[in-house]
Amino acid sequence: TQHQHTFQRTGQRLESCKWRPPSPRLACAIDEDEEQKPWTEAQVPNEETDLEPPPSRWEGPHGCAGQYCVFANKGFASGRGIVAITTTQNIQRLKQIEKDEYPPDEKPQPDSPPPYVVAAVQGKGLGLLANKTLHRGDTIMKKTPAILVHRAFFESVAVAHQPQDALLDSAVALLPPPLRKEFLAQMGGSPSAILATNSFQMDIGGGGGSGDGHHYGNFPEVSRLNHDCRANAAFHIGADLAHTTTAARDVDPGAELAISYIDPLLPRAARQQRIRHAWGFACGCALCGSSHKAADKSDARLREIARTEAALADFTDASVTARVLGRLVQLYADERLDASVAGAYTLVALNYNMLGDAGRAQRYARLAHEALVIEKGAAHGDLAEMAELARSPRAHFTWRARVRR
Ligand SMILES: C[S@@+](CC[C@H](N)C(=O)[O-])C[C@H]1O[C@@H](n2cnc3c(N)ncnc32)[C@H](O)[C@@H]1O
Repeated sequence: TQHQHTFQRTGQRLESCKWRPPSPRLACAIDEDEEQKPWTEAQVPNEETDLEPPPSRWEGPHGCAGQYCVFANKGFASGRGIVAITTTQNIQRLKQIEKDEYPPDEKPQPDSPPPYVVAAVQGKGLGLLANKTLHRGDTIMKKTPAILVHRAFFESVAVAHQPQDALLDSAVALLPPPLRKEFLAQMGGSPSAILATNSFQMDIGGGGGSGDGHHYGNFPEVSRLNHDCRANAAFHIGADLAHTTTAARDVDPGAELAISYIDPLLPRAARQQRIRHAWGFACGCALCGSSHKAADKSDARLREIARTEAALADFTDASVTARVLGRLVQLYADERLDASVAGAYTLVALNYNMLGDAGRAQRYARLAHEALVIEKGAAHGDLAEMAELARSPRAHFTWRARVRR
């Protein structure tokens, strides 16, 4: 892939491998030596045998800190591999997820060429640029995690730094070499800093609401996506652990692809404060860089969105009219919130139905359905409701609910 190039070119190699890890197995120099060797006759890849991935099998524990241990599965996701620092109970959950979500007779889809390239982006380091026209709903990438780290383990790093860092190093060392390189090429430096900058919170296998399923998931390819308060891509993590990024609006070739790291409905000052607090950078997106006047206008729209949505969620609020619903849709369009519109479309669809406008209820139920798939994935619980509303608005429990009052 594109961003392996940071490791493959001699001139760039040292730059991308600033971190000198304590574990000799992880040392950059070892991988670099391996890579510099030209193919000998015996090493020429054999398409027949090299395509066969190792079997998916969890191994470990390879070392523990308290109840959190390192486990590795070199064969996970057709040989991509995965490592986890977690409890044995969560390894059982991961095995169950694999059974439920990865049927052994299902052939993995061959990776299609990515619709992006990795390139330097002014003021943001590297980023992803579309290499072709993308349309709303197009998949940009779908990736399984390289590393899962139990949240309680990671959050206690500050308390006892060294054992945790050593365990993280040993976990990274157990990744298959290609994925390990992808992992170490991420922004950050050490594995713990890489995780802090580039992780997504995810819940594996439910955890019964106890928080025991809470993990940080790291997806090295996804980590190249920069933040934009008006993102053109949305993402979700499915029950199969995979992170999917989808185009939320049409994108021209050469345009940067970006997701929102934070709630884009927050006003500018709060968004910038969150970004600074959690990632330590000053947001350089177009909206944050816009004039005071433009930012004030945007904040006023966001306040109006919040007020309107509160009214729409209150079925006794008499201020809700068709005009108000039309205005809400316009506010989302003006704000370019294409990646965060599913909730609004759902509310608008339900409210048109409550006002007895079956046609518009159906139209927005379909739009809500489409947006839910983009933002939350094809298994989301609200999809059935929106499909039902689109099919037969008059049979839906919301039909004319505001008019009947
Ligand atoms: C998950 S990484 C994104 C990829 C990163 N640019 C790289 O070179 O690998 C997050 C980091 O990218 C940079 N970044 C992302 N979005 C940005 C933005 N809107 N403005 C400025 N810097 C940004 C920040 O340095 C941030 O800590």
